Amino acid sequence: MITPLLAIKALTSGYGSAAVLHEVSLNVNKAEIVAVLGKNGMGKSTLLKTIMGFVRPLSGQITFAGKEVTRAAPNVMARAGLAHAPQEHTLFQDLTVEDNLRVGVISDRVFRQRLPEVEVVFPRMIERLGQRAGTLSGGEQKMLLMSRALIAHPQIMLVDEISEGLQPTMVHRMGEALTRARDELGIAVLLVEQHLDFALSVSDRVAIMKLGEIVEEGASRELAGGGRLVAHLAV
Ligand SMILES: Nc1ncnc2c1ncn2[C@@H]1O[C@H](COP(=O)(O)OP(=O)(O)OP(=O)(O)O)[C@@H](O)[C@H]1O
Repeated sequence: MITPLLAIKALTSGYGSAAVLHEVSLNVNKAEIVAVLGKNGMGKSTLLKTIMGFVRPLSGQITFAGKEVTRAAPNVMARAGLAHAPQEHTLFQDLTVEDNLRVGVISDRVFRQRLPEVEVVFPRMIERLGQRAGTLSGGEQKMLLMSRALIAHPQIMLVDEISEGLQPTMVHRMGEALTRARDELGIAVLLVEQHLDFALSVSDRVAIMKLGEIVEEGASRELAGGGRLVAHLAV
């Protein structure tokens, strides 16, 4: 049996004593893209924030690369090889693309070493190094958020609703970028999404989250086209 890169077991988490996630179990393997689909407020962002250490779990276990990391702080998780591309806009709008990327690395040498990895996934970002982040389009800003996660040289990226608010051509490009990260750099991706078609087209496996629980999980290829997923996500 393959040991998963990220293993989440019976994770219960929330804010204060109020649980938002209830006994969530989910694995992500090396170089695999897993999508968690759910409507607004179902707990998707809370899942990523709990894995990354921003929200403390109430119970359950998180293992990464064979080590238990359940209550590790975000900086420890980042050093271990996890990178988070959050839904919130956390770019420095007045800084250039290059300076936003430099925030993610410890030295000029490491920046130069890792820039080619960003280029593999987002060649457009390299053309825009001198541009102020605030003047990029919405889609380009999301590319920069993901590039900042990539320059940390992660083993896994936790990606929060990257397709939100983007035009179909940009959504398609994001999908291509994620699969390049997987296929050419060997990076695993755990993405949370509301966009069913995008999630199915880009992921190897998909899980449906409803009110903080995983209610369905399977290979994206097998679940695509079935009406069950649509029913789960219906308003
Ligand atoms: N900092 C917080 N304090 C208290 N409750 C919170 C906090 N952040 C989120 N919640 C609550 O947790 C629940 C799940 O929110 P979460 O952001 O994880 O959902 P989501 O599935 O990512 O939805 P969305 O796509 O709308 O962000 C919601 O009821 C939300 O109000």
